[in-house]
Amino acid sequence: MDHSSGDRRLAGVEPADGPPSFVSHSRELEDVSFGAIVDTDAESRILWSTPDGVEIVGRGVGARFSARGPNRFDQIRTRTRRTFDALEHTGPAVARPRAFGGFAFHEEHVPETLWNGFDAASFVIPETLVVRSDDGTWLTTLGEDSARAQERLESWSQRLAELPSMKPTAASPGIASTERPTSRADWATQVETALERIDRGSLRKVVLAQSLSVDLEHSIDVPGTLERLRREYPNCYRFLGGYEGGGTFFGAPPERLVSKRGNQVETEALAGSVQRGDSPEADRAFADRMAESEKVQHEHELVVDAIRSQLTPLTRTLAVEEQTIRRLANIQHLQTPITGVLEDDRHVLDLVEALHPTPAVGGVPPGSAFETIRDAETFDRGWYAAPIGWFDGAGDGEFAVGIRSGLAREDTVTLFAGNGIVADSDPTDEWEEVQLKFRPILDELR
Ligand SMILES: C=C(O[C@H]1C=CC=C(C(=O)O)[C@@H]1O)C(=O)O
Repeated sequence: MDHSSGDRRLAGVEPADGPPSFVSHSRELEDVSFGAIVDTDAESRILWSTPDGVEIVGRGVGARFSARGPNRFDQIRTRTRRTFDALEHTGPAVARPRAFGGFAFHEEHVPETLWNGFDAASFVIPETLVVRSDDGTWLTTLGEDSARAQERLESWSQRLAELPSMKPTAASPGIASTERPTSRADWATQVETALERIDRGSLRKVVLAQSLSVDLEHSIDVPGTLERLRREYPNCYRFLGGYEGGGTFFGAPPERLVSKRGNQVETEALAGSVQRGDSPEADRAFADRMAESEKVQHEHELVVDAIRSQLTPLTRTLAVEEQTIRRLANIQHLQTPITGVLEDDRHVLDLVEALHPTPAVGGVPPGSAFETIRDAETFDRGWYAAPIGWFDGAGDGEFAVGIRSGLAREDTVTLFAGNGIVADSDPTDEWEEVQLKFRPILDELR
């Protein structure tokens, strides 16, 4: 069976003798409202923002790539490489064209019902891109030739100059009702199933997840929701990806899967959770209890070990740094930063493929964890807990883990959250932790 869904480019048909050639032009801008640029679901749109302050928005499709099946990483790598090789960029490196997108959690994912439009791998090189970083704010447009790229640059410059530089903050959509496909009783059964497998020795850890379907009173403004999330969760990633009138997947994940710049690699283990306290002392007491818990340390160490063993063959040096507490507005996590220097020239997708899924969202051993997830969970993970990010023509890029996320489709948002189950996990405690992880987005919908 041919699993590849192929490449698509709105602007033209790929010539028989190779990928179409592209030209991109860039121009520095005064500040613009990023929310206003992606304020439409009538066209493909992306938003990507990092904890260190880089913000990127994109509109339209210069080129699109999608793939399914076990070779999905390789297919995306090979096809985008051909397109990037045929792309001539006139402008500074900060404004270079990049491919944005992500992967489904499971390689055999089929984009249907809720996840219609979200393939097992799907990336877009946007036709129009705006990047804001320490190097200024830059507009980049793509065209089949220089004249077309320049024409787009002029028309977008004019459009952006006419937009208000601050978009008024959107009101919350309000919650009409919520529906849980996983009841407390279902959850207890799922956790017990995992615990039996752990007891028998076939499984050491599995992350089990739930979805929560939220019917809204009014239409959601996803960029506006992300803007409000930025205020509460400034040190998280923020992303949005939506395809022409379909659903929009968005979130504010605290977890970096991997970033690669030249031969430098940065990743982290983020696993183990506890609530925030209502005073600094209470906060510290919760964090201490988490850090001193053998169960949580075991859950966390399994993630560190898996990352170490996946990256060791690819790196010349790999440093596992000191464990810290990652404090977010409503939850605290154990975090271990991990940095490395690559042995050979690699594409960031090589690293994404090696790491996904870490046991922070999958489990140990991976085969048995996948089987448990399939047996136990009652919803389609789709792109939840999977790699989401960007890469450029040199193979540099950055990916977050698509957690603390939701899928907006018409007047419903489906939220996703999970928790690591190890020996000694208690179904009630695990349920409470999952509810904490729904909160960031849920609170912004109220
Ligand atoms: C799987 C999720 O969180 C992961 C990241 C941090 C802490 C986790 C935990 O304590 O289980 C999870 O591994 C989620 O937010 O849906």
